[in-house]
Amino acid sequence: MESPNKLSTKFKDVSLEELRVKLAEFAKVRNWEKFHSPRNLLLALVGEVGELSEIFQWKGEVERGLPNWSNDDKEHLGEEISDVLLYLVQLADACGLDLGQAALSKIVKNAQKYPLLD
Ligand SMILES: Nc1ccn([C@H]2C[C@H](O)[C@@H](COP(=O)(O)OP(=O)(O)OP(=O)(O)O)O2)c(=O)n1
Repeated sequence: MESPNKLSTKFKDVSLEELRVKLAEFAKVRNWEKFHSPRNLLLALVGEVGELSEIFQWKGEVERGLPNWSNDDKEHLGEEISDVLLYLVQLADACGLDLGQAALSKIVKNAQKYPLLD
């Protein structure tokens, strides 16, 4: 099926559960679980959203697909966007929430709220 945004971007098929397990192990072996309270993870997440925002700050509007960005800039973007995802996964885990299920349920709810008009 054609991507709705006409770009050919594809995601590697990594599950949220795989990320959750890897991150839980990463924190466990470093004895960092005591720092990973929901509040601390939320603050860390917001900090990373700030770092992600900085990449776009002052650039003006940018084209979808970022055709004019250097590989270095795209690599930096990949790192910061990943930091946001990784803290989000850890936050959901620390809250005892199934993030994948919650996101799928929310997409269904969104479709009901915003039905197709023809
Ligand atoms: N207590 C911690 C510290 C880090 N990380 C992980 C999640 C993020 O993916 C990444 C964040 O690491 P840094 O705080 O070093 O942030 P940056 O990678 O953005 O580095 P910098 O802020 O120097 O650009 O490491 C984590 O899970 N728990």
